Amino acid sequence: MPSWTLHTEFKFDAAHFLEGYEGKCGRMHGHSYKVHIAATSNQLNPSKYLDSADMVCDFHELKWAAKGSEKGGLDHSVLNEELPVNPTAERIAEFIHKETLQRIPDGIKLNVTVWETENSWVEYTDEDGEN
Ligand SMILES: Nc1nc2c(c(=O)[nH]1)N=C([C@H](O)[C@H](O)COP(=O)(O)OP(=O)(O)OP(=O)(O)O)CN2
Ligand SMILES: [Zn+2]
Repeated sequence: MPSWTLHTEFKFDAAHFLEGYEGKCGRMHGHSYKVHIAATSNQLNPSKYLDSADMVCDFHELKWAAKGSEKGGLDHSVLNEELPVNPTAERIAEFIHKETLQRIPDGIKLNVTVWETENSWVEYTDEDGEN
């Protein structure tokens, strides 16, 4: 069976604090987050701007979180106000995964990596998470 995997990276700047964290991360502070998304599919699809079935999905659909919060993204947001859970890197990756699945065609498997700092990152996937 054929398989295509798209890879894209983007950044966004955001503030957060970890609710209940007994240490400096419990205070409001900011990060320049880097995100890598891998999107794998066994078929190609049309998209908003391309009628023919020649893309896994549009790269732009994977990069929604890089937009400002006024446009539905996470850039220059306070993550505690955007996520329904404590905004750890783990939860941010899970949130981006879930939100991205809602923006792309069915049958695409996502792997989301979020760097909170240059040296600390998390990878998230969900075996049952294809839409
Ligand atoms: N598993 C997790 N651990 C921590 C998270 C997290 O999301 N998941 N988050 C934090 C804080 O948000 C903190 O800002 C992370 O920064 P840190 O790795 O401490 O980076 P620093 O640059 O501040 O590193 P120092 O070594 O402290 O200088 C904490 N843990
Ligand atoms: Zn932090």
